[in-house]
Amino acid sequence: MDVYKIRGGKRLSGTIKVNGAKNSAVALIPASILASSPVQIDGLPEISDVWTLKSILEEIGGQVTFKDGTMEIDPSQMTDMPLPNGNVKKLRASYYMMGAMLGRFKHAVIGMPGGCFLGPRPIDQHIKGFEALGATVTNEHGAIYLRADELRGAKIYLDVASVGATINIMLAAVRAKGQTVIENAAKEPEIIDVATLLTNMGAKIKGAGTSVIRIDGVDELHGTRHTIIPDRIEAGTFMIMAAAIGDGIKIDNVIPFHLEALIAKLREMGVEVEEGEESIFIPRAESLRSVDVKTLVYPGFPTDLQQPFSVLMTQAEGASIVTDTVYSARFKHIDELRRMNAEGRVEGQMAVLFGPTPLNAANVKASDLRAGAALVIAGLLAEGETEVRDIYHVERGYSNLTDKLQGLGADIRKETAEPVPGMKFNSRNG
Ligand SMILES: CC(=O)N[C@H]1[C@@H](OP(=O)(O)OP(=O)(O)OC[C@H]2O[C@@H](n3ccc(=O)[nH]c3=O)[C@H](O)[C@@H]2O)O[C@H](CO)[C@@H](O)[C@@H]1O
Ligand SMILES: C=C(OP(=O)(O)O)C(=O)O
Repeated sequence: MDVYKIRGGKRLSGTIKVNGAKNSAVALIPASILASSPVQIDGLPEISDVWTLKSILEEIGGQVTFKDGTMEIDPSQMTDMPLPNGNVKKLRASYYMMGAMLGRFKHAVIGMPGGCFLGPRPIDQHIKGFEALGATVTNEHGAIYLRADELRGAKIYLDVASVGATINIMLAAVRAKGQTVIENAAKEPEIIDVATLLTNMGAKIKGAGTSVIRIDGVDELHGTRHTIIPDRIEAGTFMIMAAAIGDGIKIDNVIPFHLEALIAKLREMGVEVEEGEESIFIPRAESLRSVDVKTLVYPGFPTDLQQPFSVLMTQAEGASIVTDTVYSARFKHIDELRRMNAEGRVEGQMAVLFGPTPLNAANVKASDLRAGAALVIAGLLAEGETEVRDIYHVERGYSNLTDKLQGLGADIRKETAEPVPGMKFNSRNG
């Protein structure tokens, strides 16, 4: 079982480059199923979620190569092979196989998705959308069966502005007869990225990035070449790290506009943020003021940055409150931070943190992807050697993390550790 060993307490400086966005990648790859000829996607991150999706496409007959961030997918021989178990359980975004396969084959069997456990993560809005398009959807022994004689455009109001449901409905609706209107659609940049790929494949989509998306179905979609957007969550993680322990860090391959909420909060804390066209520079921050943060759907403060940001709160003067309105149980990292001397407590969907508190090295465990990222930042701050376990969560979303951080002068390495007696490792299905 791999772990990160981090010797913290050392200021970091230099330039760090952000990869393509995980949450785009995991939708763009399934979207290729809808094409009749090869699709090439450039700039993909080499993360485990991407490798898993490559295997899933191969399971259904796709010819896929992935090298140096470029994936070439020939979907012409794909079939509607059922996927009730196996790889689909390893990541959340396998739910996009539902929309994409329904769009192409009018039939799909997909096991319930995995991904980080952050509280209940139902997919009722995805199913409501598929049903509105004319599909019959049943849950049999933990696998979702979808079938339609024909998909017909429909008006679909989402009860929650769900990223996954918005993209999934879009994937099916591009091949439906007539017009689909998604109301209360999510507005995340990754949705625009997927709509751009689909449009270049021949789809007719208007309004992606706003709360009303209109899709006119077409009979066929063709291959294309697409470059993915930068990962705003990876960029945000590095910005938080720069504010916590940086001595001048430049983050390259960023769209600053995608990070407005984080930039505003960092400035409120007293951190200088210098925005370039495609980069952000954060000089050394001397003292931090406490702030309160509430996570919201885009363009609000992203829930995926809440956990890394809470580490910064331990370094700010006074009490900071972070409220996660998106997930009911995204605070498992707080207990681990407390092992490292952080002062704070969780009250329902809210955590209160007090600072500034020097963090101590400890053996800690990543309960999920961003909890792992938070613990890496905490490890970089703490004096002594921190060991972060269950890092397979982190590798779902961050590529070459140790190399990138070493490039800034961090003392971090990946090692294979012996299991600690009495310490239970999670299954890889998280
Ligand atoms: C692969 C991917 O892109 N993952 C991101 C995506 O997850 P994901 O697409 O799963 O997140 P959603 O936007 O769907 O979920 C947001 C909220 O809506 C609820 N909900 C969602 C769907 C549904 O049918 N019913 C329902 O009640 C969820 O439980 C959650 O409380 O957006 C989240 C919110 O920005 C991010 O944390 C994840 O990193
Ligand atoms: C929650 C996340 O991912 P997923 O939806 O893939 O579990 C995340 O990226 O922080």
